[in-house]
Amino acid sequence: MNPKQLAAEKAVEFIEDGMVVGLGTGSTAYWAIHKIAQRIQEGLRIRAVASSRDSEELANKLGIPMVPFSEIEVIDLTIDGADEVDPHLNLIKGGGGALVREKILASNSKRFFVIVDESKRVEHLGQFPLPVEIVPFAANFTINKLKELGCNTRIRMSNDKEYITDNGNIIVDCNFEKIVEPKELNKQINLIPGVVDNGLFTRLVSSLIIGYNDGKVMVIDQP
Ligand SMILES: O=C(CO)[C@H](O)[C@H](O)COP(=O)(O)O
Repeated sequence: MNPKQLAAEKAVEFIEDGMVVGLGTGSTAYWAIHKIAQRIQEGLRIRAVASSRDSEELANKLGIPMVPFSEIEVIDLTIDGADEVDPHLNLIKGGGGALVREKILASNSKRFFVIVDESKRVEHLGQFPLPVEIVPFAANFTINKLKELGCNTRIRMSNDKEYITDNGNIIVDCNFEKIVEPKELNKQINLIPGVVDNGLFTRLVSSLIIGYNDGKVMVIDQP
């Protein structure tokens, strides 16, 4: 089994009958969604919400019962991947472009489980360019303000066009190389007019589940 699948399937073991489950986005979350569907076929009774149109589509295809956000107060457990994880369980997310919805789900979940393979663990965040979702209006002004924070910026493209998020916005990938104070940087970025949110997730993770190439899985709980 590949390490992403290992981590994903371990996380799904924590789902219990009656839960509202948040579905993440990406190639690791993909395995979690498949395993959840399998458990539903075996009798598990849950309802789910998704962090992207792609995950919602996959969940619908696999027969996972989806619930409108207006019908729930809180999410019991969200399972999602990450692009980088530091030793304090701070994350960079958004490689798949779903960071805004992912952060909304994570922030409104009783528990937030992050599933990764070992390649995602880093000493300091920032080698992976930080995705920042911004509104398209006067994007050059917003990008200039981002540059003032000390990063190189690149507008994310898809098939020679600007990548458009599920929320109708664009993504600027900001290369900081090394992020020393993720909590502070998260605040500074989100104070820039035009920024919707960024991919720094601080103090949100309940447990990190790591899949290894040798078949081992490790669960690290937030102390
Ligand atoms: O944040 C994300 C999507 O916006 C993903 O969780 C992140 O990019 C990790 O992806 P993968 O599981 O494919 O490695």
